[in-house]
Amino acid sequence: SLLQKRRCAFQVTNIRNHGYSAAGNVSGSVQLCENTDCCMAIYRIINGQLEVDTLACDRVKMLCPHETCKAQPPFIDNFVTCTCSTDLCNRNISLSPEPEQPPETHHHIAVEITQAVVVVLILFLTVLIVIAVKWRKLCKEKKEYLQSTCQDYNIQQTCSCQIKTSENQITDIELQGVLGQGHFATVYEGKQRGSMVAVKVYAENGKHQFMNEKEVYELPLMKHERILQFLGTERKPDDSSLLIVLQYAEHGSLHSFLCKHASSWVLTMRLCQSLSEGLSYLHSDLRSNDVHKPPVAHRDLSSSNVLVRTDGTCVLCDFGSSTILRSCSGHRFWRNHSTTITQGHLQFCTLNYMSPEILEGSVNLSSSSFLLQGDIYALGLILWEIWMRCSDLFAGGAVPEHLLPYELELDANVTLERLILFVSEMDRRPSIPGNWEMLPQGSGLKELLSDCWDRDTDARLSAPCIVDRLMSL
Ligand SMILES: Nc1ncnc2c1ncn2[C@@H]1O[C@H](COP(=O)(O)OP(=O)(O)OP(=O)(O)O)[C@@H](O)[C@H]1O
Repeated sequence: SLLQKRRCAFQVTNIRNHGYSAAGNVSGSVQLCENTDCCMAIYRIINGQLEVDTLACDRVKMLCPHETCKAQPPFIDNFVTCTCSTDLCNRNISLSPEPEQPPETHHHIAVEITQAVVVVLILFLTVLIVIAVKWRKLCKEKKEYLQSTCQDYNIQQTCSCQIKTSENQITDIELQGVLGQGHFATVYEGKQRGSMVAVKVYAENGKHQFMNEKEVYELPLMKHERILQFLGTERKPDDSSLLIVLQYAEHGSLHSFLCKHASSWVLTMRLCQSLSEGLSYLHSDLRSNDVHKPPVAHRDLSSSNVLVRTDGTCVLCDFGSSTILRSCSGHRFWRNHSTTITQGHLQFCTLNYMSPEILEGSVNLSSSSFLLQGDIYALGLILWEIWMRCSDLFAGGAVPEHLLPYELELDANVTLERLILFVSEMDRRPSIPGNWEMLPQGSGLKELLSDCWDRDTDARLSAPCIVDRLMSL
């Protein structure tokens, strides 16, 4: 049984470790272990040399994995310990020089990977910074370019933020009778908090017209006593159709007013003057502080698209076909779905008011002024319509019933072909009553009309000029 017991070297130098002698019988420098197969050794490193502190049977461990005594750092207070499982194995101790470390190659790979990641990160950040700098530069250049060459672009942006459409709750508006019916909308009379309003409800096919009209009404500085007042836009809750809420014009359209009323010279001139002022304002290019109202061409001016208020003045309405003339680098330009002149466009505008160049399709598309000149032609025809209902211009005779331009010559339902033949090819215009020659203002009226509807677009008057001429009349 003695042979079966583990033999360990025994040496105790430290008085505190004398308890190890109880771990088995000691005979000289050998101990036969009682309860363990493990020997243990405690060495001290003194001046780089290993010196025995304690050699004995292990008191704690029953089994130990290593056959020989191998000690590994970290060493605590220069004490080195080991356990081993063969006879007298604790006599020699070997030190592992380094703590267990990952193999060299692994370490290198790890370092290389870290370096690569750092390099990639630096590259990535550099690219990001370069892109950010370039982007900033590009944005700055673009902004400067737009500011220098296309002022309207900027203004449009700021203006659109400044303008806030007044919110109308359709539930607040009580819709009443129909005021008028156009190609794209039905206009209803409405009551909102006790006041009369007009509500223009767009048909399915009128979305473009709605957008266009809203854009024009929402332009800066569009509030003017000669332009129908815009009160807001809404969607009908039941069928979500688009609608615009407008000031109510008590006398309805100029067309229906002229059908019902013949007027004195003074009242007639009030209609003419206010109408021309409205167009002059619409055509104006205005800048006030940092807001800009570009010129707007109405493009569907007719006596049905002019309304009459109780004070006998006119306001312009129906901007569904209008074009906003923006300026860029000194050149006027327009972008509008309805700017192109097509048969479709002619179909929806009142044919009678179409200028010869528009009827022929011979407009100069490189210039935007033809759109304004087209309005002047139509204004001339409306002035003729108004004067044809002036009792003072027919003194001593009967005032003719209201007539649309060319109605007498070409019937009420004038066709495009007959109009082109009459207006364009024959260069004829509505006839001016012979008796006007005798009137003091007669020649002025005649001259004004022919300067509005001249075949040569450049010979036509501008709207402010018409206002001045009317004043002198
Ligand atoms: N604010 C208003 N107050 C009174 N009547 C109005 C008002 N707005 C429009 N109307 C009446 O409704 C008619 C049609 O209006 P408007 O011209 O705006 O509609 P539209 O569908 O755009 O017509 P168009 O076929 O000319 O494009 C006018 O001719 C006028 O008789």
